[in-house]
Amino acid sequence: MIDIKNISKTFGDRQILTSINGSFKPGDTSLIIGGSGTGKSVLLKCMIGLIKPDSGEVLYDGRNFLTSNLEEQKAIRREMGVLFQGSALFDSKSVLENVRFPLDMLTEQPENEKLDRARECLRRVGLEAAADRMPSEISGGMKKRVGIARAIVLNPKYLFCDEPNSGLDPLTSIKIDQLISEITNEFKITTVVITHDMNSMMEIGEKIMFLYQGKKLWEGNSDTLIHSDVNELNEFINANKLIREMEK
Ligand SMILES: Nc1ncnc2c1ncn2[C@@H]1O[C@H](COP(=O)(O)OP(=O)(O)OP(=O)(O)O)[C@@H](O)[C@H]1O
Repeated sequence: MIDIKNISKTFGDRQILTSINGSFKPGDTSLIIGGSGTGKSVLLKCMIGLIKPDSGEVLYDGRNFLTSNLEEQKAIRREMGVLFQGSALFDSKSVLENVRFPLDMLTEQPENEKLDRARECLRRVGLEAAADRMPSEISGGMKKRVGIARAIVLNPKYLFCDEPNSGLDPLTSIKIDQLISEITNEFKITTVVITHDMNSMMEIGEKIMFLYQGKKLWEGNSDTLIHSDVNELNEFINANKLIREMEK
């Protein structure tokens, strides 16, 4: 369970986030949606400790991440998996080496255990056969799968995905969403996904938070999304529907 309380952030004199509250449950894939520049990535970075908010709290199963000492913060970080935009794979490492990288960095496990675990995660994302290929030799969708395998290799309690569908065709996007949702459910991970993708909102939106100009204007799920009385949300959805129609 992750709770965020009154998260605010300014850059210079620009207020980017204003008093954001919310909670994210294990086994749920929670989405943060909103237009470009509205503060989604900044909020995610505040949650994982890449940006320090000006005020507010981030609680990981009750543990206050921002006021924890370095050791405690490290322990919480060790329980996070992150899928960055663009997958962020190491080009000079094979698929298998990319997946086992966090094990090399953060554990003292014996070689054979690391290899077994990395292979197990690759199998879970359906890519065992691609273990020895280089990132330049695989498709965008496969790269995302490798990124997901790497994000779960340390058995995270919390998984963060920043635009997991960016650059993918609609069919591959749906498959990646389904994979994230299945893994979240299977391992009871608390997953937070930033997305613009209308399909994702409708398919895996168990819980959706809508940000507008740095404020949380609405919270709900895919069933209530299209019946809200929040004008800004309706405009956002209509604009997305239009884009989807144009892409067909
Ligand atoms: N390190 C930073 N220094 C100054 N301004 C920043 C910094 N990071 C983000 N911003 C600003 O904060 C605002 C929100 O950015 P953010 O990346 O969170 O938007 P977003 O909702 O994720 O947008 P997108 O969907 O386009 O990725 C933007 O105006 C951005 O320029």
